[in-house]
Amino acid sequence: MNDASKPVAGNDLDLEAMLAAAKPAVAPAVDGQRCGVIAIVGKPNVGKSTLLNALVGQKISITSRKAQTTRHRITGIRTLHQTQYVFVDTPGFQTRHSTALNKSLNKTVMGAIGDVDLVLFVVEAGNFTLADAKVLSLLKPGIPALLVANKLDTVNRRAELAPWLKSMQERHPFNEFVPMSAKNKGDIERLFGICEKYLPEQAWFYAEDELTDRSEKFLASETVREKLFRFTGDELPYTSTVVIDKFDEEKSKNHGRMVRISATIVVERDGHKAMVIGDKGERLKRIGTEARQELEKLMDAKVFLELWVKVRSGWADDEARVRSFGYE
Ligand SMILES: Nc1nc2c(ncn2[C@@H]2O[C@H](COP(=O)(O)OP(=O)(O)OP(=O)(O)O)[C@@H](O)[C@H]2O)c(=O)[nH]1
Repeated sequence: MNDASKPVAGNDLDLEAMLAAAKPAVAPAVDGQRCGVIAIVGKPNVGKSTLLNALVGQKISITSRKAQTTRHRITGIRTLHQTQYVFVDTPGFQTRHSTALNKSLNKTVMGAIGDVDLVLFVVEAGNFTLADAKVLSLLKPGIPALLVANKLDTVNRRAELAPWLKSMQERHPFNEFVPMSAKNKGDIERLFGICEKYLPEQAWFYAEDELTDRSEKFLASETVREKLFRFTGDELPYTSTVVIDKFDEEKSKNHGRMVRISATIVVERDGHKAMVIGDKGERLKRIGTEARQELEKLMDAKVFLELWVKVRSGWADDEARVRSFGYE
């Protein structure tokens, strides 16, 4: 059980010593570029999107308290010194409902884990549930995996983490344990250092200043979706989605770059439509205003955003519709 190839963990494990041991790796040779793909996996709500955004240094993936906000495989890129880190974010592995939407989401998780250099398996520090176990069972043998024990800031009694880490070591041959908080800058820097040594020496895949391979159109739909969930709280089911109908760029004398976006919020029931629109259209207006302001910053352009709400009952159960909304 406790052979030498396994990470150091046990009852005598001192968390602070372990944190110190996980210091950034020695930088690679000056002439040697490194580049590799890192998958971030875990059940819904453990903090994958928060982690990705912190690693990339800019908001790429949307976050909210609602489980399964992330629906797409999102690539975030960060180039530091000689190393380029290409991150893929995956939707939380959904096991409770088995709709066409969930099947598509689960397929994305599988695709993301298959062909990567390193897996960050994210859990909440001190927790391990059946849902975590299901995601863990998807990890392919032979691909290095780090246990990211996130939300460390919420753990009051850190000493109790040692036996938990030991039990995690028995569940999977993790290469390293990284207890951390995705909201802590120092922890993020430390994580870069840890990841670096698992990436092969090879030429970068992307330009040094690229942050994502996602289009602005995609970022527009994600931004609207984030505001939608933020302003409807827990009332709106996660099956609601946003489709961009029009994305036109124009040059304007007064504003420089100008983008006209028309988007439809697709919900499943009339009651949800009323919820999104709100009293006298107030809520929809707020969603639109906040999304527009954020997109203007993100795209460095004047943005005109038009929002519609449509009811398409049962869309999440209909495979053809799921595909037509852009989920593979
Ligand atoms: N206290 C604390 N909260 C965190 C930390 N990381 C993430 N969170 C919070 O946890 C919640 C879920 O975070 P997300 O990043 O959306 O989680 P996710 O795993 O991407 O969720 P899905 O998209 O549903 O798969 C948010 O409210 C975050 O602010 C952390 O290190 N500490």
